[in-house]
Amino acid sequence: MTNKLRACYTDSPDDLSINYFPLFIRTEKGKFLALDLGGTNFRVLLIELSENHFEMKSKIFAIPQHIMLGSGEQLFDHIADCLAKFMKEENIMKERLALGFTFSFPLRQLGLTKGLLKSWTKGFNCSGVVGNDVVQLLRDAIKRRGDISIDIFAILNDTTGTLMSCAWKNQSCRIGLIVGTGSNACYVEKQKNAELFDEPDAGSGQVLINTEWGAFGDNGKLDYIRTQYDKNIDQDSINPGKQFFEKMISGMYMGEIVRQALERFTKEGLLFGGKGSDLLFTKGRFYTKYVSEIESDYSGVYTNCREILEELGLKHATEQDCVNVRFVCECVSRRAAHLVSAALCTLLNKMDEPHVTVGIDGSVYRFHPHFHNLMMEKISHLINPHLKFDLMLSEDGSGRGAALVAACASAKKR
Ligand SMILES: Nc1ncnc2c1ncn2[C@@H]1O[C@H](COP(=O)(O)OP(=O)(O)OP(=O)(O)O)[C@@H](O)[C@H]1O
Repeated sequence: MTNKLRACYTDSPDDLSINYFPLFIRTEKGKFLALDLGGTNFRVLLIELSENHFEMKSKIFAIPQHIMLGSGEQLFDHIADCLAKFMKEENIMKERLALGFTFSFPLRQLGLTKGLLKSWTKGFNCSGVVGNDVVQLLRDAIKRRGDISIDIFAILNDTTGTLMSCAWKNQSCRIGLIVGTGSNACYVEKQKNAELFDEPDAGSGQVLINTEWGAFGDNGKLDYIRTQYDKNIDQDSINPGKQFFEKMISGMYMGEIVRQALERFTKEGLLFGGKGSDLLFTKGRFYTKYVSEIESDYSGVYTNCREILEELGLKHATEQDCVNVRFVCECVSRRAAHLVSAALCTLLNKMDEPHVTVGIDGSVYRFHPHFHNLMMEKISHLINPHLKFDLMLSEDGSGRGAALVAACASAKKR
């Protein structure tokens, strides 16, 4: 595959420090490593590329809460430790491999292997990282160990990883979207439209823009649709005043929005005969996966719903309570799907390409039973009638995209 893209990172139209890197995606061969640090999962991947074919092994490691809120050094030591464990298990400790790093937090990208963290989001708040180059912090941690040698060839955001991963299979993929712990999207833009991008054209006439749309609304533009629940979520978060759009959509917050509504309706006597439970009134205790499970019940059947309510100490829930709980879940997930669709349509209409595939990753899109259909329906209403689109689940996640970019970058260096 020979598809040339230049990637351009900007987080606001008035940020003049736009940076880019050239990518040459083609069939490379050999073993490549990737790290994928999202908001919930941390994965280490080994990908073996051969002609038009790849094999992938991966392992998920936990990031304990005390590390998510500890020092940067602890976080990067933990990442290097997981990498070393994985390499030992795969018997590749002695090999010097190229690595791509998917790091899904807002970065000020200064090149393919240099990115300064702008701010933590999604529950992370490690000290001493904001303003620093996360690639260097990872290199330092690997050096401190001294038992593995890795060449970090690329750092990218999960939207870019998803786009690359999907584009490898489907050449019409032009948007990478995440609806997981957080939400964000990147898209391929004509270089002539990226007015702040003044580098010479590398041949494709295209740039990749990371929208960082999770922060949409931080300037007050979404205030007219933010509810009291959204405001409470924001106040209780580790980053108040930031990531308003993301907080209305993504998996880190959706369950808690539902829980707050249920708590309010219970206290107003409208649910459960006015009798709640300690768990229902505990912040964060209504998981986003419950929303998927409750909406997975067939219409008129409340098996999952009852099980979850019992788990929450609400055995006394009536049939009508189940109907109402499901309705609240539907309102919150439908709002999320519609907001994502509206943002996607803005991109699709702006791109004005006859047919665009959107590569999507993230557990909310992957597991919610109706999210895909809700999006298809809403986008079909909002998209300019002459344009066509499809939504493609990224089967292998954004990590594979990072490994592909590392493969291309290392080949280019050779
Ligand atoms: N079955 C489910 N249905 C809906 N949401 C879910 C489900 N299971 C987990 N989630 C939510 O998905 C989020 C995790 O998303 P994901 O697995 O995509 O992680 P991630 O890659 O770390 O996140 P991100 O891509 O935003 O960096 C969590 O907030 C969790 O609440």
